[in-house]
Amino acid sequence: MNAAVILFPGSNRENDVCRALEQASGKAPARVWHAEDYLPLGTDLVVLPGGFSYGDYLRCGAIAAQAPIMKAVAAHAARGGLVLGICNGFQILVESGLLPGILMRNANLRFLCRMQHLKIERTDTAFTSHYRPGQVIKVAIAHGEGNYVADEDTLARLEGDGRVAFRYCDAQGTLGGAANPNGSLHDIAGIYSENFNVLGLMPHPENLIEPIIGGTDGLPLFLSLAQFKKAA
Ligand SMILES: NC(=O)CC[C@H](N)C(=O)O
Repeated sequence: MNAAVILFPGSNRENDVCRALEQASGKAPARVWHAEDYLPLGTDLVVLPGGFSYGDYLRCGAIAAQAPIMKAVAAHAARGGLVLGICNGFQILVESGLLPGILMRNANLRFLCRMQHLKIERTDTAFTSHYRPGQVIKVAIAHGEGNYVADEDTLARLEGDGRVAFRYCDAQGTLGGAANPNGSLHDIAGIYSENFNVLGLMPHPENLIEPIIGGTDGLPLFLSLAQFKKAA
């Protein structure tokens, strides 16, 4: 798998995600500066990493969405290429219109940095084939604007099409209440595009790939991507 990780001024999880990708696939990703306007030839997967692109000015991800490389990322997505946006990367995906909805300030207006349980909604996608259906995993969250909001029609479409990828839950898999850290509608922690080739999520699976740093529940996501074979 050929992955390309996009670097914006203020990205800060690029090394983490490069390491996770290399551990899962045996191949180091290319690193592509945001001012470029093309992706390396043969790119299978584009990753928008977490961080504070452009200092989170205007709204998180709003300025990065206008970067020259995002036209190439949109073209890659339109061709059916895989795109993964983690945290700030998810914010960039919604700001650039590659995913619907918006990420608002957390309901308690605080930056949240802690472990969080998630429920895997489906395992028949390029991103989740190495999980079990309904599996509850524990990963890290670290964000100030992770409160997913969309209008009723959009939410109904996401739910109807099975495009909710992950929901916040507690250790038992129960949704709602205190298990939802940021106020996201429908407990949404991540969503897919219409063709399931673009995934945006607020939590950080790239930080849970080794037991010594708290667990390995993030690794199956990168193994799924590394072993994904596109249907001809
Ligand atoms: N870890 C991140 O990517 C943080 C995203 C963004 N800067 C926020 O605070 O919401």
